[in-house]
Amino acid sequence: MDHFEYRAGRLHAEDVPLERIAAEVGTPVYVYSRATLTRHARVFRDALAGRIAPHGRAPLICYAVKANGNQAVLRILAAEGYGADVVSAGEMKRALAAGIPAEKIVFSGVAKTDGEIRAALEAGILQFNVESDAELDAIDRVAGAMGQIAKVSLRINPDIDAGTHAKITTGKADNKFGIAWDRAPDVYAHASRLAHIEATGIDLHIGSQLSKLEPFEAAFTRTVGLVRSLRAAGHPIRHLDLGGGLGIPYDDETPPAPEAYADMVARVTGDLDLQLIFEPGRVIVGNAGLMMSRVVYVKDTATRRFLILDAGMNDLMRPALYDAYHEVVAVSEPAAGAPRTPVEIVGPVCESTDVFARDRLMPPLDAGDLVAFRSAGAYGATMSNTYNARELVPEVLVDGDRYAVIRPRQSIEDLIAMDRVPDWL
Ligand SMILES: Cc1ncc(COP(=O)(O)O)c(C=O)c1O
Ligand SMILES: N[C@@H](CCCC[NH3+])C(=O)O
Repeated sequence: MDHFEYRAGRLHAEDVPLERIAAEVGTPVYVYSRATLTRHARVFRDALAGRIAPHGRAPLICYAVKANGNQAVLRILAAEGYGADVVSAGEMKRALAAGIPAEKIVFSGVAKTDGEIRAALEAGILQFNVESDAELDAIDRVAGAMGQIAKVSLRINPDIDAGTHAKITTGKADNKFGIAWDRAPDVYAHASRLAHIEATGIDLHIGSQLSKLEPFEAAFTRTVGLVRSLRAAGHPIRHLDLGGGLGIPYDDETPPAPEAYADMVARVTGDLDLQLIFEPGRVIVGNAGLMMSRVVYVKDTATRRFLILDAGMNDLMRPALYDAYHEVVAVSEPAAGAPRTPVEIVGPVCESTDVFARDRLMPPLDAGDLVAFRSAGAYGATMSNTYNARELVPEVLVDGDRYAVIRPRQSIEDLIAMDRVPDWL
């Protein structure tokens, strides 16, 4: 459920008609609903707390900042008690700036540099999720030079097919992520001998936009077995980080509800006395946002009709990158029974992959009409860029009948000013 609905024939974000935002802020623009975001954050948190806390320690939810790292979004989640999963010093700075305490931050990613490790140790984060032997040694070395002990979890790769798009799966043996399953005991033993490392847990993340529970269950079951055997070998495992990945309905998929996910987690982790950590991104913020765009031209060719928008693949990359589906709706509600005809919805970017949808059945739309891409709150604005010297798309947060621009459109003049022409040119 979200808070984007038609009222009197006009699509609203909460109580604000989208046309108003288009007129005042311009298009393309991302629009988020505070009520939807808060609702999703609470549903996920309460589903876990209700099922897991009674059996063990309260879970920690570290929101994956990469899904949407706007300060306003992070502040809302910080107020709901969320921590952060970060994959760069930049994301860590974003999380800290939004008031997420360092002791609720986990640092994932395969290429943490010495500088990033140092910054995270200075900040005092909860743990590094370590993805390789070389990284473990680097963290030991940097922590040693700083006279500190670094807390780490080993990210293991359970070699489970997440059943999601090949480009967003992470838990198969041939993905770059994590430490190979059968090497985990040796690497853990190695970690426990390093002077500046305190190995406190195990971590995994098998992929994104999972629409079934089974791959999670298979991976978690394997990992719980590993936790038991590591404990039997004398390693005090205190954290189990189960990653993110729970999907949302974009098209006709029906991903499990957070309650069903939490039931499964409670069943699989059973009586293990440890703190569970979760790293959800999309399920928290995906349906809390849409991207609005205006039709610039309608172009008919011999074989098809193109709806050419003012938004391009640089503003919303998912369709071009993964053939991802986003529902596209007219901002003015089409008349009941309006004919729907197949169109190709494209952007202005000079790339043949700048296509949002092919053969999409759409109601009649003309130049100047507004359309909205639903479920664009996750991996939308964060993946946007300025290719073709396009202004960076702005973001707006709606709260009841008010709204605020939470990231202004970045002007081309600003971008030009960032370039430096050497004086020898
Ligand atoms: C390590 C890690 N944690 C969490 C996430 C968040 O995933 P999702 O947005 O699918 O919940 C990702 C992205 O897939 C990730 O790479
Ligand atoms: N960015 C992706 C998924 C990858 C998530 C990060 N590991 C998406 O839009 O669906």
